[in-house]
Amino acid sequence: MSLVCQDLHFAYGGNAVLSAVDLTVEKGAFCVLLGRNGSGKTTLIYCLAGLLHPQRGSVTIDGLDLAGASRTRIARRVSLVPQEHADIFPFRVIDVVVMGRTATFRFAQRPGPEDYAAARQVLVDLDAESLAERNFNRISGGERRIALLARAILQADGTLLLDEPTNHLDFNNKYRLLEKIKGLCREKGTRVVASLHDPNLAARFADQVVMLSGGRILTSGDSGTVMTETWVSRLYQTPTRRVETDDGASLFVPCPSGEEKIGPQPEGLQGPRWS
Ligand SMILES: Nc1ncnc2c1ncn2[C@@H]1O[C@H](COP(=O)(O)OP(=O)(O)OP(=O)(O)O)[C@@H](O)[C@H]1O
Repeated sequence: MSLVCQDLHFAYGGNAVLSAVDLTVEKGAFCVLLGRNGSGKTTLIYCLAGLLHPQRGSVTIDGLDLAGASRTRIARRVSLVPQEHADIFPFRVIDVVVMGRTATFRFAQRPGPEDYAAARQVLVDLDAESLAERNFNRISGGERRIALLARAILQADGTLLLDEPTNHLDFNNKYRLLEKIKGLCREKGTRVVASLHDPNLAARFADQVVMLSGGRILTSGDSGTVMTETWVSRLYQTPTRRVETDDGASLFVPCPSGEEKIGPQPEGLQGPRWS
């Protein structure tokens, strides 16, 4: 059972943003998308969610071809936590979380006690039960990320698509959240595709890394193979050193004096539109 994206091409109007993207993510894998601003991470995530329709190529999730599948069928397989969200929920957090269930309800069906119990359990699992009765519009940006993650888990824990899930989270909570997400992969077999801006978080948590540059795959593979000084330097076009810590972890550190470490981008790739 896999998520398979084959030869995906996507353009906004005439502006090509993704080109020839191939990707396979198995159940239980944590796949991280890395890339500079504007490299196409969000666009790819929206194509994987069936919210944007590629002009060429296909996305299938556990055998379901997203082209032509109904929103309800897709919503049972895959849920998305977007990068940004508007203040549109004058509700308690528990009501926001339970909306995950209603994504697959029949017309006019309302959530019952068992749906609320399931929603509360997801909050408990994320150590966020204390948020349940709070007004969604009066909690912090980081707390909202947790609430929206809970809603996505309740909707479909088969495949989670997370666009910069660590946005708004403090130093410690980034690690806590990614530990929780990794736990979902290991314990429930959840498949996760997440975009991140920090290569150190990718190196620490990802099973699989996809580096996007100018809408194409620069390189992809097991985290241990891809997360090297050479690839990180090339991706961000910044000389980067890998430093080993005393406890055996490694950290990528930008070292702008070592120009010679940057390899060229492959032919045909463009950098981001700005920067
Ligand atoms: N709705 C849109 N219409 C036209 N162009 C768009 C639209 N959304 C994004 N783009 C362009 O598509 C390209 C890829 O954007 P995308 O948001 O997918 O990149 P990203 O890697 O997620 O960026 P970031 O890391 O800054 O969030 C950018 O050049 C962006 O300007």
